[in-house]
Amino acid sequence: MFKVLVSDPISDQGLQKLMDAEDVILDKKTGLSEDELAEIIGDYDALLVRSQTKVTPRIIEAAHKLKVIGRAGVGVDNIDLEAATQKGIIVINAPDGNTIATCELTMGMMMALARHIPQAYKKTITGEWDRKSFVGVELRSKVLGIIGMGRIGSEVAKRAKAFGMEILGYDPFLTEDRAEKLGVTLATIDKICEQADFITVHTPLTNETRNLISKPQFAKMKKGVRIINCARGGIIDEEALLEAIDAGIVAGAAFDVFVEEPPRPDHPFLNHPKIIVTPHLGASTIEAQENVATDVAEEVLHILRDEPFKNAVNMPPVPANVMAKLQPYFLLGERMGHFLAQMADSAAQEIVVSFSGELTEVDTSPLTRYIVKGVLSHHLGSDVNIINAMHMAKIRDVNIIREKSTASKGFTNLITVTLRSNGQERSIAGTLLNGYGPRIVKIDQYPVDVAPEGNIILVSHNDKPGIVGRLGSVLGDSGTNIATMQVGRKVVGGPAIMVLTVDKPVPPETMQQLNQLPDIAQVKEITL
Ligand SMILES: NC(=O)C1=CN([C@@H]2O[C@H](COP(=O)(O)OP(=O)(O)OC[C@H]3O[C@@H](n4cnc5c(N)ncnc54)[C@H](O)[C@@H]3O)[C@@H](O)[C@H]2O)C=CC1
Ligand SMILES: O=C(O)CCC(=O)C(=O)O
Repeated sequence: MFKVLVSDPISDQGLQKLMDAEDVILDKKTGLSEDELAEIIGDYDALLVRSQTKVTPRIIEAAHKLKVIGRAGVGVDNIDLEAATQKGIIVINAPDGNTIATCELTMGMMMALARHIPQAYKKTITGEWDRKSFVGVELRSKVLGIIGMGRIGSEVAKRAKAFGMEILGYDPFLTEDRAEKLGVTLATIDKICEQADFITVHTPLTNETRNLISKPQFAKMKKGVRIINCARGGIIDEEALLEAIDAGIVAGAAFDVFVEEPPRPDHPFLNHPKIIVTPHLGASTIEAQENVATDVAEEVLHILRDEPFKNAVNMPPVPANVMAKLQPYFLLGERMGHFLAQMADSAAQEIVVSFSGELTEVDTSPLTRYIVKGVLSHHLGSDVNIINAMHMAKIRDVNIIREKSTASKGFTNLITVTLRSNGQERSIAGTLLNGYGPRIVKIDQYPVDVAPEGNIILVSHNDKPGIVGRLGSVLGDSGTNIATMQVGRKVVGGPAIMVLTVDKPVPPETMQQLNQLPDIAQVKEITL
C-alpha cells in the first residue's frame, strides 16, 4: 500500500483517482507546522502540496520513504528542489491547469486598476456617491508590457489584443516567429519600461528574476504606468514600487503575490490607496483547482506504480518523441548497469556509455541515467534512482562519459557500457531485439546472447576439456538446475567465458567450490 499525504487544501474532485485507488491510503492533514510535518513525513510515499506547505531540507531529511512531491500548481518555490533531487525524490507540478485562471485574474487586475473598481466599491458601500475621484483610463490603444511570455503571459497577450492594446513582450525564449503569431512586438525590459502604460510580470521567481523590476527600472518608466504582479512576490521590488508611487511615476499597482505570504498586518501595500491586493488568488477557480489536482493526482499514481510520467521539475524535460524512442531501452540500460557492476571487482570510478545505431538519433541522457542508476544501485541500493543517479555519481567522483559510436555490429541499436575501476576494465554490450526484448550480446570481448534477467553465473576460465563437466557436477550436487549455458572464446585453449542461467540463487558454499575448481579464474553470480 502507498501512503499519500495531502498537506494543503486540494480539490477533492481532483483527488478522486487517488481516493479510489486500491493501492493507496490517502491522509489529509492541512495546516501542519514544520515540526509536525517533519514528525509524520517518514510514513509517506507521496506528499501533495499547494503553496502553503514549505517543503524544507528538514522535511526532506525526515522523508525516509518519500518517492514524489506533487505540487498542485505551477510554482515550486515552496519546495527545496536541490534537497529533493539529492535525496532522489521526484518533484512534479501541474503546469497547465491554472494558466487561464491566472491569466483571467491578471486581466481583472488590469481593469480594476484602470477603473479603480476596488477603491470605488469600498467608498460606495459607505453610502458615499463619489464619481469625481474615480475617473479611469481605457485599455484600448494603451501599451501593455508583458515580462515572461510563457503559458500565462501568452494568454494575457491574446486577451489584451482583444481589448485593442499594443503589446510589447520580453522573454529569453520568445522567438520572432512566435511573437508575430501572438501579435506581440519583441522588446527588451528597458524598452518595456520606457514605453508601457501597463506592465505585468509572468516569470517564475528565480535568482535572475528576483527584483527584476526595481529602482533602475522604475526610474525609466513613463509617468502614470500601472504595474501588475500575479506571478511571485519579489519579482517586483516592493520597496522600490512604493517609492515610485510616491515619486508620481506609478499611478497604481495590483498585487496578488507578496515577498512574505501572508503579508504582515502593517505591510505598506495593505490599505494603500493606489495598490490593489488579493490573497494569492491567481489559481483559485473551481476549474483550475480541479485541473491541477487531477493532473497531479494522476502523475503521483504513475510514479508510485513505476509507470511513465511527465512534468518532473527536477529532471530535464524529455520531448515526447524522444521519450517514445528511449522508453523501451530503460529496462535494458538499468539491467546492463547492474550486470556490469556485479561483474566488476570494485566500485566504478568511470562509466563509459556508448550508443550506436538508431540510438544516435536522439538525446540519450535520460537512458544514461538508467544505466548509471543500474551501476550505482549495486552498492547504494534503493538510495539511488533516476532523479539523483548523476548527482550520486558526481559526489562519489565517478566520471560518466557518454559517446556515440558508428560501430553497431549489425544491430539496429547497440549500447556498450564500460566500467573502469582500480585499473580493471569490464564491459558489456546490449541490444533490444525485435520480438525478443533485451539481450546482452557481448561480455568483455566475447559475443554472447543472454537475456538480462534472473540468476546468471559468469565464469572466466581457460578453454580446456572437462571444465564444463566439473562445473556442472558441482552445481548438480548443490541441487542447482542449469537452465541455459553458453561458452565464448577467442582462440582455442585461450581465456574463455561461460554464461549460465540457473533457476535459483546458488548457495554461497557452492560458489566457493566453483571458484576453487582448476583452470577457473573467477566465478561471479549476477542477480537481476
Ligand atoms: N498567482 C498565482 O496564483 C499563480 C502564479 N503563477 C506564477 O506564474 C509564473 C508563470 O507561470 P507560467 O506562465 O505557467 O509559466 P511558464 O513556465 O509557462 O512561463 C514562464 C516564462 O518566464 C520566462 N522567464 C524566465 N526567466 C525570465 C526572465 N528573466 N525574463 C523574462 N522572462 C523570463 C520563461 O522563459 C517562461 O517562458 C509561475 O512561475 C508562477 O510563479 C502561476 C500560477 C498561479
Ligand atoms: O496553489 C495556489 O493557489 C497557488 C498557485 C500558484 O501560485 C502556482 O501554481 O504557481
